[in-house]
Amino acid sequence: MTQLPTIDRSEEIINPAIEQYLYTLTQQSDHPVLEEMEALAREKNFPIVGRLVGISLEIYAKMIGARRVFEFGSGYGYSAYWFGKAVGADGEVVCTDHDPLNVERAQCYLTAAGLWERMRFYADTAQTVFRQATGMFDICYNDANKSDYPDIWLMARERIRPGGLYIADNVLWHGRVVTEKEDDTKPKRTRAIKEHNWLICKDPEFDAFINPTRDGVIVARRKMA
Ligand SMILES: C[S@@+](CC[C@H](N)C(=O)[O-])C[C@H]1O[C@@H](n2cnc3c(N)ncnc32)[C@H](O)[C@@H]1O
Repeated sequence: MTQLPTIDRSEEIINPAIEQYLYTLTQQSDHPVLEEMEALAREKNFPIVGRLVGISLEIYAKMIGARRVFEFGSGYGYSAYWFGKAVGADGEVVCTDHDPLNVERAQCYLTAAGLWERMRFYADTAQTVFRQATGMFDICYNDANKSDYPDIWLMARERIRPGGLYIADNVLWHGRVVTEKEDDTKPKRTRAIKEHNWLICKDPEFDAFINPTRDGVIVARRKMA
C-alpha cells in the first residue's frame, strides 16, 4: 500500500480531511516504479506533483488527444510519467531540467515503466530548449522556477495549438496569493505567480480555471479560431 503524503497543516488550501479522502481514492494499481519515485520525493523532500495532480494531468492529456507535450521543469520525471502514459507509443514528451542527476534518474525510472522511448529529455534551461524546439504543442506544462512563470506563460501561449492546454502547478502558492503573509520569505515569487495567474485569466484567447487541489493547478485552453 502506498504511503500517504504528509500534508503540512499550516499551509493546506483545501480541508485536509477532504484532501486525505481524495488520496485514499487514488490507491489504484499503477506501475510499481511510481511508488519508488514517490518514496524518493519523501526521502529528498523533492516537490513532485503527487498522485492527485498526476492523475489529472493524464486525464487532461487524454481528453484532448494530446500527442506532443512540453514540460518546463521536469525534475526526475514524475509528472512526465503521467503525460507519457497519455500520449501513447507514437507521442512525445519534451522534458527539461537543469540538473543532469535528475535526467539520469528519470531515465532509470521511465525505462522501467516502459515510457522512456516517448521522452526527449534535455539537461538544460527549459526556455532555451523551448526556443530551439519547432512546431506547436498540445500541452505546455510549467513547473519551473516560480519567478519565471510570467515569461514562460508568454512564450508558451504562442505555441499551444487551438484546443490545446497550458497547465501550471503551484499557482496558489500555499495560499500566499491571497494572504500576503508578513513572513512571506518568497515575495518575488509570490508577485510573479499572481502576475502569471492574472495574465492568463484576462487573456481573450484562452479559457482558464484553477483546480485548488494540493497547491493549485491552472488549466488554460486555447480557444478554437
Ligand atoms: C517542482 S520540480 C518539478 C517536478 C516535476 N514537474 C514533477 O512533478 O515531478 C522543478 C524542477 O525544475 C527544475 N527547473 C526549475 N526551473 C528550470 C528551468 N528554467 N529550466 C530547467 N529546469 C528548471 C528544477 O531543477 C527542479 O528539478
